Amino acid sequence: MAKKGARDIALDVLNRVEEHKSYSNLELRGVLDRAQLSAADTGLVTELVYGTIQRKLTLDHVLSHFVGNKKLQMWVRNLLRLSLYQIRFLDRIPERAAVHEAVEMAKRRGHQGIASMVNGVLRNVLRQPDVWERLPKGDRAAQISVAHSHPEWLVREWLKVYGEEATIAICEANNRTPHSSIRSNSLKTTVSELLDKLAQEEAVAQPSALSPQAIVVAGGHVAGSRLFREGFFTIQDESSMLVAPALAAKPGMRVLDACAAPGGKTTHIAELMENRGQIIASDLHPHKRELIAQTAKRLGITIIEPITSDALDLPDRGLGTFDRILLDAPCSGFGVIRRKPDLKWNKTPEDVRAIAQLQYELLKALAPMLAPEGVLVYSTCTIEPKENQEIVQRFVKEHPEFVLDDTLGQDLPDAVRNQVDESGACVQILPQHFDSDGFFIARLKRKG
Ligand SMILES: C[S@@+](CC[C@H](N)C(=O)[O-])C[C@H]1O[C@@H](n2cnc3c(N)ncnc32)[C@H](O)[C@@H]1O
Repeated sequence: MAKKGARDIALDVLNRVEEHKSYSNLELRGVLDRAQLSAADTGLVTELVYGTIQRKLTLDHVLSHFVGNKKLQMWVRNLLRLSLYQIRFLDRIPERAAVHEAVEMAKRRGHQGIASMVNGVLRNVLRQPDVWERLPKGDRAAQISVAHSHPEWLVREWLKVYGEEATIAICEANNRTPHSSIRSNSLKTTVSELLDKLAQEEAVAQPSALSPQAIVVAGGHVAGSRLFREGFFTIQDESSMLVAPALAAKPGMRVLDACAAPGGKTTHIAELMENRGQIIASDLHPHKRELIAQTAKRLGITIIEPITSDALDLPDRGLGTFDRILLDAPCSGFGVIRRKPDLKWNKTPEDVRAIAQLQYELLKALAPMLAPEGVLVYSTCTIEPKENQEIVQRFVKEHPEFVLDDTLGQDLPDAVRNQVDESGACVQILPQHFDSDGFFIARLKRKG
């Protein structure tokens, strides 16, 4: 059988995601591992899958002008979406090539009738380029939702909280391709040494404008590199790298990371503690324990003790008290839509309410485990106030032994300091601020 091309593979992934209601990153990883494509084709498949899912609502709106209410088979709709995505959003693919490929795929997977329909629809779109500017009737939320391909309920929420300009900026940032960044392992190297080493391996890398430990990498296969295997760095988003410094853990301290897997922040904390002290790294899922252990080993860290536990049960495990606690809570993930576009289509307002309830319960459960004068950092990768500011505000109201620590800015890089809110203890990074993940960090202190 002939080897499948990038577009065919991308269509397979889109179909599987829809059919199995699975996550595109997992489907993509599985398919790419098996397909053994060139680096260029791997990049193209990834871009086609994520891009088509990101822009689904815009693509469907344009399609609706040409197919109306006609019932299309799932794969045919996905083929049309994939092709429209290339036509509209991928400059490097000539429009005629996108149409030709689509027609050939329709013939291979279906029959001549479907191929003719696909050809007709795509050529009609090409003939009427102004169709992309036609917005739906309705209010601004409905229009922004379609123009920037985000669910209307989410756009309505953001309009209330952030206003129109910032909401559009959030949506636009979510639709951009994320860049990759790595965190230099301070136990083994420095940022400038690592930059030199990366240059020798022909990776295109530069220091981050956001975090002093971060390097932004544009080229080279860093995850498979010798430097990675030998523990010189961790792959992590720049916003995530702000959390461990915010905890201000010192060498020799006892630290609890209550939702630790896969270990990105736990290992960062250990590096900042110069691998001295103790970190209990707990997570709910047993299989993730090994993941944390392996990452720590690769980085040369010995102070992390991974355990499996529901964080709600940790107070009953006889672990004693801690100088620092990190609750990097499970969340809706609306700050990482760039990387996981399915999130915006799958999550509902009810999911947000349910996860906010869990987040509050987790924070409440961990509170007694913090030593007097201890510091607790609450963080999420979402931009939803119900999961962020509202949680910590309610928490300090109901726990008078805690205060918001108004010195958070001291432990954040210069670039982020002016984003700290008026309490001095919370920072909400939006994806457009630094073209990094949307992230929330709050620092609480237990009174003496
Ligand atoms: C945001 S992720 C943590 C990421 C991690 N801190 C890092 O930097 O690599 C949230 C984690 O919470 C875990 N989790 C979810 N519910 C939990 C619970 N009730 N108790 C403990 N862990 C939980 C999930 O398995 C997930 O690994």
